[in-house]
Amino acid sequence: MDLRTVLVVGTGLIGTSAALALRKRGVRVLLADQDEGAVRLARELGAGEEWRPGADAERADLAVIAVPPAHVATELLELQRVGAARFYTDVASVKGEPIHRAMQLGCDLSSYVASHPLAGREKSGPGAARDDLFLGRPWALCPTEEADPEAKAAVLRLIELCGANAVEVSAIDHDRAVAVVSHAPHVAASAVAARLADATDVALGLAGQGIRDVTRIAGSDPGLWLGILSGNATPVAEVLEAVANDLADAANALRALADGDGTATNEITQLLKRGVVGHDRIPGKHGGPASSYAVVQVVIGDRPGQLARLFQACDEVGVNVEDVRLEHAPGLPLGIAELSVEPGAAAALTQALHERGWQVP
Ligand SMILES: NC(=O)C1=CN([C@@H]2O[C@H](COP(=O)(O)OP(=O)(O)OC[C@H]3O[C@@H](n4cnc5c(N)ncnc54)[C@H](O)[C@@H]3O)[C@@H](O)[C@H]2O)C=CC1
Ligand SMILES: O=C(O)C(=O)Cc1ccc(O)cc1
Repeated sequence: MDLRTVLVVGTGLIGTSAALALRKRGVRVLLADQDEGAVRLARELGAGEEWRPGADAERADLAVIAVPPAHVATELLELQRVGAARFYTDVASVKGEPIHRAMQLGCDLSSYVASHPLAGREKSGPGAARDDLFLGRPWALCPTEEADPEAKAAVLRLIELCGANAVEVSAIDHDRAVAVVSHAPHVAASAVAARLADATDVALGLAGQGIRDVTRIAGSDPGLWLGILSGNATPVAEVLEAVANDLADAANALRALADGDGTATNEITQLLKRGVVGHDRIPGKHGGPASSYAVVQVVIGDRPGQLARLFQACDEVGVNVEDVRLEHAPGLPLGIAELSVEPGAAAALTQALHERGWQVP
């Protein structure tokens, strides 16, 4: 199905990212938001033109509703009332509640297929948008029985144009799944980050990459997340209860260890090992099987252009860098770049970088 014109309602992080990706593929994009400033910024970023309901005679092929979960159904109703598009989708992080609300409000369910890109950032608003945000990421779609196959085809085309991988799933399965892989982890990250609110300056000065990794998503907009968690409350509570049990068991075992009960190490080891198993099950890039890369560490000076030079060197040697992580040495004008590469390429890369004068510890 061809998408010539797409209307994006809600030009924040997700709406503007989708709009930028569509513009790159030559799709005409119309932009709307209750916040005029958000539309203006999205337009200035090249995400499309402002939607002028009534004045735009042309009906969009698809409307993408990218507003907080609690507002999806009312927006859908209003857009359908004015006949804004042939087909409709939303991108909210929960699916059961918006679909249920749309039914209650009497929305037309034949032209609507709910969806959810599993990609985002801890920043909100159009200024944080990226045209490559969805590249290689899963994008769930949850057609109801009433959905017109053409509506589903339109949403599949949107997902394809954004470079994401479509995953069809029922709304109930989706909500249970994202409780495990997104919503409960978000609350856990917030709980860990909350420990830092009154941590000493000494503790914060010793913060390394681990705490940054574990808490990155805790920097997200609390208002948006309250809406997401409220919309998926029971599944998220179930996962959090299981996590809380593991944490309580670990704390009890450590207390016992401190009191001289050496057998308590078993309990802790079991949790750490279960953690390794769970971590290794996370699929690799593009939804492929989990893959273990070798990590090559390179010392880089904190000067402009260093990373570009390093990537250039990798390119010359013909080694594909699968991932990169930067570790800054506190108080020093240098850092460590950790390059993840195929295990077979690590030794040759290390030697080639040495020969080119890089410090590879
Ligand atoms: N933040 C993330 O990483 C992800 C968010 N989502 C979902 O995408 C949706 C949008 O989230 P973000 O783009 O992150 O939020 P955002 O805060 O960056 O943007 C939301 C935009 O919606 C506008 N808005 C709110 N109510 C509106 C209404 N009734 N009509 C028109 N515009 C309205 C706001 O003015 C704002 O510009 C949410 O449903 C969220 O659950 C999905 C995947 C990832
Ligand atoms: O920041 C990240 O890495 C995320 O994974 C963000 C995210 C937030 C909400 C979603 O519904 C999906 C993805």
